[in-house]
Amino acid sequence: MSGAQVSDAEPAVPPSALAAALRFAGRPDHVPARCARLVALDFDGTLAPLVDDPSASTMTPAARAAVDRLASLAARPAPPDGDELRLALVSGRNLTDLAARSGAPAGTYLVGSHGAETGRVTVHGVDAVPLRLTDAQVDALERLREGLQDAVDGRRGAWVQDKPSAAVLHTRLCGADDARAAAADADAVAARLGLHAMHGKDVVEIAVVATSKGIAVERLREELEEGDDRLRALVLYAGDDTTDEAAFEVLGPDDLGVKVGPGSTLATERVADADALADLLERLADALDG
Ligand SMILES: O=P(O)(O)OC[C@H]1O[C@H](O[C@H]2O[C@H](CO)[C@@H](O)[C@H](O)[C@H]2O)[C@H](O)[C@@H](O)[C@@H]1O
Repeated sequence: MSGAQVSDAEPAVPPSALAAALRFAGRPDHVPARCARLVALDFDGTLAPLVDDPSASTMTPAARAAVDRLASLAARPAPPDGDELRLALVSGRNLTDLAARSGAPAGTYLVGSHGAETGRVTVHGVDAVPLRLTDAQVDALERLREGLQDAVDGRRGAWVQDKPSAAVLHTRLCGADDARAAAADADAVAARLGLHAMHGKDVVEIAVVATSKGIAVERLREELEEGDDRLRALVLYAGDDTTDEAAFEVLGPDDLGVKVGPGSTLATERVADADALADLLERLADALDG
C-alpha cells in the first residue's frame, strides 16, 4: 500500500471545522474579561461507534486519546488571569453506566440520563449528586416500565433498558415493522402517563424527570461562571443524535456546535465520525496547549 493511500484513510477534519475550533481556542475580541471553556461531549455515536449491545460500547482509540489529553489539560491549574478548561461527558446513559463505559479520567464532569444525573470523576470514583424521585415519579416509573414491557412483548429484537429515572425502548435489532409498531406503542404509553418521549437512534427514551441535554449544558455553563461576574464561559458541544439538538440549540455565536455524522442539525460544524471528531479535538488541544 502506498503512503498516499494510507494518508487517504486518515479521518479528515473539514477546514471550516478546524477554523472554528481554533477560533474557539482563542479569546474573542469582544470578551475583555476572563474566558473559561467547556468542552462537552456526547458519548454513544460521538466518541463510541454505535453497536448492537450498549454494554459493549467503547470509545475508539483516537477518541480515548483525545479525551485523555483534554482531561490532562483541564487538570492543569489555570494561571490567576488565565483561562480555565473544563471537560464534560453529556449522555443519555445513566451516570454509573456512563462512568463505567467511558472510563472518563479524574476531573471530568459527567451528566447522565440526559441531565437527570450529574457527578464528577475523582481519583476515588464518581462523586455523584444523588437522584431523588418523588413518590409520584417512582409510581410513574413503575407504570412506564410495565407499559414498555407490553410494547416489546412478541416483537423480536425489541427490549427495554431500565434507568434510575427513565425507561428506554431499544429497536436496533428489530425488523422495520416491529420497530415502528413498538415505537408507536411507546409513544402511546408516554402520552397516557403524561410523559415526554425522546426519539433517538433506534431508541425511544421516556423519563419521569423533565430534562434535556440543553438544560444540562446551560447548567454546566452557569456552574463554570458562578461567583465570577467577569468570567465568560464558551462551550464546545459535539453530538450525533437528535437528542443532542437540544444542546446545540442553547449555543451562542461564540460557542461551537459539532454534529458527528449525517442528519439535519442546528450545529454549525460537522465531522464524519468519532475519529474525525478526535482529530478535531486534538487540534483544539494543540491550540489550547500552545
Ligand atoms: O447520549 P448518548 O451518550 O448518545 O446516549 C444515548 C443512548 O445511548 C445508548 O443507545 C445508543 O447506543 C447503543 C450502543 O451503541 C445502541 O445500541 C443504541 O441503538 C443507541 O441508541 C444507550 O443504550 C441509551 O440508553 C442512551 O440513551
